[in-house]
Amino acid sequence: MTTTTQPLLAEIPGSKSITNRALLLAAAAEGTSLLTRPLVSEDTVAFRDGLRALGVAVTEHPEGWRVRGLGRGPGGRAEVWCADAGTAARFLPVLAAAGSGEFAFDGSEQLRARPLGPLTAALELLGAQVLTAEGGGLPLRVRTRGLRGGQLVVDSTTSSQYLTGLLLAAPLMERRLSVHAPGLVSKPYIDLTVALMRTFGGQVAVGPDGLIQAGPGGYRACDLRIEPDASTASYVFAAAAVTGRSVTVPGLGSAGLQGDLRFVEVLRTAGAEVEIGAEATTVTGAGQLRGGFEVDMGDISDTFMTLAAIAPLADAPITVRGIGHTRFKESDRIAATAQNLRRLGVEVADGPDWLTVTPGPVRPGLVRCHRDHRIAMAFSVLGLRVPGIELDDPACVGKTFPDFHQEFGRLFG
Ligand SMILES: O=C(O)C1=C[C@@H](OP(=O)(O)O)[C@@H](O)[C@H](O)C1
Ligand SMILES: C=C(OP(=O)(O)O)C(=O)O
Repeated sequence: MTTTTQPLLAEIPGSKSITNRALLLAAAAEGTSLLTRPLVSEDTVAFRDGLRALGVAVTEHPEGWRVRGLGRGPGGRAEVWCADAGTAARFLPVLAAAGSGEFAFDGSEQLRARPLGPLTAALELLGAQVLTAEGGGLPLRVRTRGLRGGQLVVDSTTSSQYLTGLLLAAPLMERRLSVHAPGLVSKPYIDLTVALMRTFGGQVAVGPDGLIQAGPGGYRACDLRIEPDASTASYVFAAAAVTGRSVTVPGLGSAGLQGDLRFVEVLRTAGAEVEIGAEATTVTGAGQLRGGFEVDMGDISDTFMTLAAIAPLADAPITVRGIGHTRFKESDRIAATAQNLRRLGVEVADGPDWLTVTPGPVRPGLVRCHRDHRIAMAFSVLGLRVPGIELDDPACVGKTFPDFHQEFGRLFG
């Protein structure tokens, strides 16, 4: 099935994780920053508008978003709507707490159900007053006169985002922050946080024992070009793997900052040909997807559904491990993936933090998205090979890739 034609060039929008970190860093910095090629999607618009509510001027221009930094935390009173964005709920309250005033945060039902406890406990230890809903999540109210810094232990078994939120705001605290994060999941996102803090002039050091020390000293404004989103790119790379086509994503390569590009290594294990250049990555599908392996995707868990959804097309079972924390995302992703595959006639076994997919015939059917953009995009890849797969909520892709269906149709339609 492998073709010798030119690779398809995929247009992948900017990274959500870089856009939202850069927005916050620029907001905290002294001076004006220009963010070029930001992701414009529900998650980043919620984050940008959250910053505006906190008093930060973010203006839109043809060349990107310009952010006038406060040079400190926000002040006064504000109400912030986080929509479905985990990053907004976990990063913005810390920025606010590093300022002075009273700030309220809320989000969708889906976001209200996601955990926040380790973050709010940390904010209280740092000197803020925090009021949460019963159960410890959103809605949340923060009353503050700044954060002290000092030593913290942050349970990071359900998400790395609490640690990122605390680190991003550390240069605004009175003293240096030293954090241990036992059980840390999604570690490449912490590497990303540290790299971007340094880009904006923030002081941060990572010890061999995992202790991270950051701040004080603030941030400096910076112009930054946002890379394409590596998690989003997983769908077009997987599509190449199962259609025998060749797909290149320009702007995404070994020079980049995102851990999720490692998904192409998993596709290589599954038999695809992979070329990672400094500034572009190409995946070319072989005739048959190869199974018969187990892979720990704990570090790159946003992409496990991309693999699980195409696994029925492999020649032997595929097991994904290390993904227990994905039960606390937009959906319980292990359950949602397993249920959908079973509805399509596929044999799946699953446990607390793993899932095994056994290849076999896939029948047409309706995929329940659970308002989870990644369920919608992952099963769209399977739909390239199995006619009659439909999504109950195609629009939920707007969280990170509003034009997903158009771009997927242009490339593979
Ligand atoms: O920090 C970030 O930008 C993210 C961290 C990861 O979350 P967890 O740390 O909750 O796994 C990832 O799944 C999410 O899409 C983005
Ligand atoms: C988990 C995700 O998002 P967040 O936690 O940022 O809401 C995601 O985009 O897959």
